Amino acid sequence: MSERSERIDEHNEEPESRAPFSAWLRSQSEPDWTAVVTHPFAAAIHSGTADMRRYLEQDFQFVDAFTALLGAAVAAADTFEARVAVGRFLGQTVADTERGYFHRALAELGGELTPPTLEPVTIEFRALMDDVRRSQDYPLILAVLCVAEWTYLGWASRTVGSAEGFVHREWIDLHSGPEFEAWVGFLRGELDRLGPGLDENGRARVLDVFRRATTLERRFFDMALG
Ligand SMILES: Cc1ncc(CN)c(N)n1
Repeated sequence: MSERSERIDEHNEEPESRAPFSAWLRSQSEPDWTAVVTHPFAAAIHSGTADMRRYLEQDFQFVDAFTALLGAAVAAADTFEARVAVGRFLGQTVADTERGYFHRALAELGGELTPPTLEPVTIEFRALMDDVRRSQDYPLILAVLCVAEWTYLGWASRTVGSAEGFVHREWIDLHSGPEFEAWVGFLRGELDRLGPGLDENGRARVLDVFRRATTLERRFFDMALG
């Protein structure tokens, strides 16, 4: 082992040879990752006590940019099967089940589909997604998609609480269960497939986006907590 690679390993700055790329990205995004998955706002969703109105109003604006990013993934993916997987999730889940949920939940809560003001974290998250979308760089697009979905699988799969009202319950159900697990598995698998082929600069760029998205997820829940 060269002096340089020893130094990198010691500081854990480069993917360990056997760790899947996605696992390495997540480990390098601590402590924010764990802060998202164990966030008090997520716990409040589980217990059915979270005030969902402002959160969902802002999140609907997040989902708008996220949907555009899914479209970019369809365009930028390097295989037909990947385009199909992303396109299916976009059409069947986001454009159908999730859209319906937002309309029903915001009507129930007296919220707006188009809120008059966007919170700073919503603006920053949309800007990151728009930048990555315009890059048309598939690994960077995957980094944001993977953070958004994997962190949500993380908190939603925790068995804490027993929310009953549909606004809380369906939001948890949308982000847990076998289908959502398979979707997150696909996103992780794509990063794991492509990571080893990236050079050092390419991996650093993916890690930078992955970390920024994780920090924004944490701040988004902070915002929701008020
Ligand atoms: C902020 C945020 N991050 C992730 C998700 C899950 N798609 C979401 N709805 N909102």
